[in-house]
Amino acid sequence: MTDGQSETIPPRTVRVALGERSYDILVGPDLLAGAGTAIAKRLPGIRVAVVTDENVAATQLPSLISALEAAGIDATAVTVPAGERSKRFDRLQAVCDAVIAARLERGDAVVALGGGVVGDLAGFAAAIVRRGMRFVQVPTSLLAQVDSSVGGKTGINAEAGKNLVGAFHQPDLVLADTTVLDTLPEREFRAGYAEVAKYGLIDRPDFFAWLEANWQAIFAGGPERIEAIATSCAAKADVVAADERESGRRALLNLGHTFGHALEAATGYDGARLVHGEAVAIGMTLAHRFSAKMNLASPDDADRMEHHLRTVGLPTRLGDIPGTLPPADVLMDAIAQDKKVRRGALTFILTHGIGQAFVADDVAADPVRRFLEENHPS
Ligand SMILES: NC(=O)c1ccc[n+]([C@@H]2O[C@H](COP(=O)([O-])OP(=O)(O)OC[C@H]3O[C@@H](n4cnc5c(N)ncnc54)[C@H](O)[C@@H]3O)[C@@H](O)[C@H]2O)c1
Ligand SMILES: O=C(O)C(=O)C[C@@H](O)[C@H](O)[C@H](O)COP(=O)(O)O
Ligand SMILES: [Zn+2]
Repeated sequence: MTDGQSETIPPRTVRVALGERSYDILVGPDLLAGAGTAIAKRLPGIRVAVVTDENVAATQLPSLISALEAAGIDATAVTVPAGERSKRFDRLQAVCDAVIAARLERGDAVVALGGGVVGDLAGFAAAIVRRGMRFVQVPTSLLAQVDSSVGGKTGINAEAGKNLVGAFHQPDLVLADTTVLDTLPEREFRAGYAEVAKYGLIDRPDFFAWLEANWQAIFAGGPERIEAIATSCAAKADVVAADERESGRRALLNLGHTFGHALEAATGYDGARLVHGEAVAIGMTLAHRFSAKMNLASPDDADRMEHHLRTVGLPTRLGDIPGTLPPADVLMDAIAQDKKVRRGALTFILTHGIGQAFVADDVAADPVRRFLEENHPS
């Protein structure tokens, strides 16, 4: 603070380098107030539909609408119920119908204001209405700021599995306003932290060690929070720029997800029992334990990462999920629907240790089934 005026912290900019589809991710406090100007600068003359959920509509939507109006951008709001179960066909249809009813053109934009659910749903609508509209992500959960708003994966769930229907559709801009995280429930912040830790576990061991030392400051909202978000975005931007459509290295971002997605499907996408970040925390721990069991990594690394995730309050075991889990065979059915399956063979992201994840093609199903049976709570 100087002379009674509040200090303005300039946003950090992370570029996602994808040729003509390149875009910036802006990370910093109080970005919502300038969102209209930032959007108008990149997409002059557009009209928008702001897709959000009922929680975010109550806390953040009025600020965004005011900012858009101040920049002369005509905006229609579309609100869906909060939670994973909004990633389904009838909600997608409602969003598409609302965008069409507002007579938005192909050159206009869908703006996703919310967590990963809103981002994935609204992004898919932007990908398919008029065969592809402009798209802006305004992520409001930690998970969305560090992961789902970046990289262009959009989609909805099927009963048989997560994100089984979707499209790659990159945003034109990502505005990650770190101030909006002040209204995010603690459980959701923790869940998002699992995806932050993921980047360290994949290939940034120094970042993982930094997280072990700084997680409390990140949770408390100090400058370390912005640092963690910007580092996560930079890590994801690197991978996406190298392999936009997941023909190789991008699969590393799926660490913990083969198990995690199966658990989300097996619990009926019931957020009261399990949200995505929690499923990823359990899935990453299982991936480390399975790697140790296959003699690919030391069990000490699995102990270390599990200790950290438990310290921040995340679940790490199948038995941590409330209610009854279906048997291992049913979990294996969901795993068989994973999008990384090639000619029937399973692909897992396994590890040689902290920061040494790798893509393991052709993983035999039987050892995975036995491992799930051994770790099953019943
Ligand atoms: N496309 C990708 O690359 C990608 C990456 C990771 C995850 N995902 C997807 O993202 C989804 C999970 O995202 P999520 O964890 O953000 O869940 P979410 O979108 O359900 O948001 C979590 C909860 O927090 C609330 N919320 C969000 N921001 C808030 C705020 N600022 N204040 C108050 N409440 C707020 C929401 O209403 C919701 O209840 C999953 O569907 C997952 O599959 C996609
Ligand atoms: O961006 C990616 O690539 C990821 O894998 C990020 C994941 O955190 C995210 O949950 C993603 O939606 C999973 O993708 P999917 O292709 O397995 O559905
Ligand atoms: Zn994820």
